[in-house]
Formats: sequence, C-alpha cells, structure tokens
Amino acid sequence: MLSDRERKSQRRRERVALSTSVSYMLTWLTFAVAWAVGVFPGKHLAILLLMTAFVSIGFWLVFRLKLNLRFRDKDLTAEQMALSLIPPLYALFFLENPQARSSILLIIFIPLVYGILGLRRQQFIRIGILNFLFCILLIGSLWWLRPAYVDLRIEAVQLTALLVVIGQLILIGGYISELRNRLKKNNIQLEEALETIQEMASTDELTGLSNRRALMEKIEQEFSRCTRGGPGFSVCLIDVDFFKRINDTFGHHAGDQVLRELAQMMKDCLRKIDCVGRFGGEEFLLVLPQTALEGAVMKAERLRQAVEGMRFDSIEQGLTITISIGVAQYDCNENFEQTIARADTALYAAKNRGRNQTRTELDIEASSAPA
Ligand SMILES: Nc1nc2c(ncn2[C@@H]2O[C@H](COP(=O)(O)OP(=O)(O)OP(=O)(O)O)[C@@H](O)[C@H]2O)c(=O)[nH]1
Repeated sequence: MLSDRERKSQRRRERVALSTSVSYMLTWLTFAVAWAVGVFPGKHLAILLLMTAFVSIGFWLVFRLKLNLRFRDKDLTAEQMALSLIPPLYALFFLENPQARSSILLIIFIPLVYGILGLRRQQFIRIGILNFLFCILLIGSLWWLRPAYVDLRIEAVQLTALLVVIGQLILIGGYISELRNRLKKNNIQLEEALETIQEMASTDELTGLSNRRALMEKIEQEFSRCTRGGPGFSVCLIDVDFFKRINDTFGHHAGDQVLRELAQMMKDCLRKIDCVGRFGGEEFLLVLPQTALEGAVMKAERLRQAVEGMRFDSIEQGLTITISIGVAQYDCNENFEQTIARADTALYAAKNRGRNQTRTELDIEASSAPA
C-alpha cells in the first residue's frame, strides 16, 4: 500500500509523463516540417511518430503500473532522458540536408535541460557524456553509411561546440543539484523544528502530558463530534489531596517528582483514544471519548485505587498519596466550559466529603434531595 505522500508523487509523475509527450510531439513536428520542405523522407517520419508514441506511452504506462517504484530514482529521470534521445537521433540520421541537421541537433539539448531540474550531479555528468557519445555515434555512422551527407570539417566544429555546451550544462546542472540538496536539507530541518515547536506548544514541560491548551483542543474536537451527532464523552477532573503538605514537608522537587510519577501512571492506564493532561498546578483533566457517566466513574475509580497503591519510597519510605475526582458527562445543551464546571463542582464535593473519592453531579443532587 502506498502512503498518501507516495500516491500524490505517483500522480504527479503520471502528469509529468503526459506533459513530456507534448515535448516529444513538438520534436516530431520539427521533422514533419523537414518532410514538408523535402529534406526528410515520409517513411521515416512515420517511424519517428511510432517511436515517439512508444516512448511517451511506455513511460506513462510504467508510472501507471507503478513499475517505477522498483527503481532508486522513482521519477526515472535519467532513464527518460536517455531513451528520449533515441527517436531524434534516429531521425537526424535520415535527415537529407547537413545544414538542417546542424540546427535540429539543438533538440538533443532538450532532455539535458529537463535533467537540470531533476538529476544529481553524478547522474547529470553521466547523461551529458552519453549525450555527447550519441552525437559522435551519429556523425560516425553517417560518415560510415551515408558519407554524402557529412562534411567532417563542419561536423568537427559542431561536435566541439556541442562538447562546450554540454560541459556548461553539466556545471549548471551540478550547481542546481547542490542547491536542491541544500533546500531539501533545510526543509527537513524546518519540518523537524516545526514538529518540536508544535510539541512544545501542546506539552506540559514537567509531566510530558498535554497542557491545558491541548486539552481544550481535544475537548473542542469531542464537542464538535457530539454536536454532529457522534457519541458523547465524559471528563474527569483529578486533584491531588493535601499536595501542599508534600511540598512543605519534602520540598518542591519532591512535589514535582510526585506529579511526574502520577502523570506516567495515568498515561499507562489509559486507552489510546483517551487524553489526559495537566489542567494546572496539581490538577489533571481526563477526557474520555465515547464514554457515558457510569463508564467514566468506573475508569476514575480504577485510577483512584491505582494511585492509592502507589509508593514514593525515593521521597520517604512508604509515602503514599490519594486523589479526588469529579466526573461529568457532556450534555448537548451546554458548552464544554459548563461541562468542566460541573466536573469541578463534583470535585469540590469529593474534597468536602473527605477526599480520596470519586463524585459526580448526580451524587450531589441525591444527597441534597429532600428525604
Ligand atoms: N511541586 C509543585 N507544586 C505545585 C505545582 N503546582 C502547584 N503546586 C502546589 O500545589 C499546592 C496546592 O495546594 P492547595 O491548593 O492548597 O491544595 P492541596 O494542598 O492539594 O489540598 P486539597 O486540594 O484541598 O486536598 C500548592 O502548594 C502549590 O504551590 C508544581 O508544578 N510543582
């Protein structure tokens, strides 16, 4: 299965392969004009059309069938450049006027210009050399098989000019390839920096949990899911009991350590879709998507009992802590600040009734109802 990014790249490759066909057709048109003015045989114009169609449809098919994914350079830039040289070289061989050939020879540079944007320096040098060798081969075979169409003195001048231009293109291509590499590296560094910034902006430094901002975003997400008819969610407001005493007795560092260990324990206890974060000071907020009040109370109770069982021996042998929890289920007639406010009321009730317990709004209503 392809990743989203790879699928997008593959679609881009298919589009590029199709647009390259336009370039091939323009090359063909040049030879069609040569045929029209009588310096290129019609038979070879037809063969050139077939070759051009074969190369362009062939590459499009390779991308369509994803065969290119087996190669290191999935864009097949070098392969496209090398193969696209063959049809024009073939046609140049049959061109019946040496003067026309010198101008049409310019076509050989087109793939090199495309390569400037996509090849690495080494690849570019190889293709440049291949380009030059192809031209020597063309002149050599003409001299051997069709001597009437070659003037070696003119061809020598032409080949030298070709060598100079290819050399310059290799230099420019190498420079652009270096720039591309630098740009790519900078982009990766920027992406990493952005990731770090995003993480820092949503993480509480002391505990590594989501911070208040990230928590509010999560609740907002759940809130809009519910208003669109999705399943409900519940929140648990968790507060460490008599935390001030720990700070006062063992120092602030010990207090920090308790918060860190507590955070880790809560993280370990949760499902993947749940979210726990530091709401402020020694207060934590647990967001439980797709969870009704009873389920949330069960979860909160399990958490409370787990905290009761924790030992902080590194601070003092046998040191334990407890937490109080207020639970509320989101009600579709309110905004999420009101849901948190109800959880806070329930937490307040838990504190008032002796701490180390889980309370909901229903408990408060039940106890205050007339007998
Ligand atoms: N070590 C440490 N202490 C913190 C941090 N944030 C808040 N506190 C302390 O947490 C304590 C909270 O105290 P209180 O609000 O009186 O509550 P409590 O002592 O837990 O008592 P109850 O909540 O009523 O059970 C204060 O002493 C704060 O200074 C923190 O990041 N690290």
